[in-house]
Amino acid sequence: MSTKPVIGLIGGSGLYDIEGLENKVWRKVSTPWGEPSDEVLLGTLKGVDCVFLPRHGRGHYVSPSGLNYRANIHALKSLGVTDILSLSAVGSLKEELAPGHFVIVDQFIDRSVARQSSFFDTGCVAHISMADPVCQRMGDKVAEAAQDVAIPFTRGGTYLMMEGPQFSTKAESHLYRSWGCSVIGMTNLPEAKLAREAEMCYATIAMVTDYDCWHPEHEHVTVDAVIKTLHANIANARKLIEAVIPRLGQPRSVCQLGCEHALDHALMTAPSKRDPALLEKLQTIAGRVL
Ligand SMILES: CSC[C@H]1O[C@H](OP(=O)(O)O)[C@H](O)[C@@H]1O
Ligand SMILES: Nc1ncnc2[nH]cnc12
Repeated sequence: MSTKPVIGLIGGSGLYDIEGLENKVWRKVSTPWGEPSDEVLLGTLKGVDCVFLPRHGRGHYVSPSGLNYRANIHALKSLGVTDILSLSAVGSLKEELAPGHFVIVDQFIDRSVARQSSFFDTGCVAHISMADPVCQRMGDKVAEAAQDVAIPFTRGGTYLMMEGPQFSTKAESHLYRSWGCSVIGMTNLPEAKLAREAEMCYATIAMVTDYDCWHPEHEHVTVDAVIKTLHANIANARKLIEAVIPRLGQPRSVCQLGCEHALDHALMTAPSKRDPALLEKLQTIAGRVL
């Protein structure tokens, strides 16, 4: 059976609107997990239904640790989103990933300490696989599109997920380099986990803005430095979005990588031990298997 995908776009630092969307309308969405970062922007791009959410809200007022990741992902799921594309500013942990370079991330390491990154809890316990945390099918489409619009990119790389909001110390930055990480940011892993629990495909486009603080020949990262590179990155992100949406929006069968069946063997709690109040909250996310 083939379905028509609905594309969710989560815009990070510097990306608060999608100008090219047609029939745009901002809509408030409520969720059982609280309020999302902002209203969502509904519209179509080249005939493909899209839902855009500015991760930090318009005006960038929600901090990485203060983000309600569950509400954000629930809001997209409740609007029928099947594929989420995240666009994020990141620091580079490798010489060859210079500011302006895009990385189609394929792994994460979690150094965050204070994120609510599961819909499940006592009363309905579930364990999903995060071995392959992003959707490679989406990654393929992003890579094709990036090639088409001539954006310098690398396929694959590990995103070090830090807590923040302060940037890293030099010792931390060198440690993450010694672990082989490619880029560093403060937001994407909770989204990848929650999207997987919600059985949605998810991919990250990490847009390098700086060399963090490890590089002897570059200034240590500051917001000022990030913003300087951000403008060029956002212009490229807009080109990439226009090129990738028609590819992602093609009718397709269920994702062969299993993203859309992640809950098939995940639930542990016996039906008689499940908490009715939690089950109610989980209907939109996990109703398929409850
Ligand atoms: C403005 S620099 C730090 C900030 O930028 C990144 O945000 P996002 O992932 O939403 O683009 C990073 O994760 C930090 O939140
Ligand atoms: N160096 C860095 N560390 C964490 N998040 C970032 N976002 C952009 N640059 C960053």
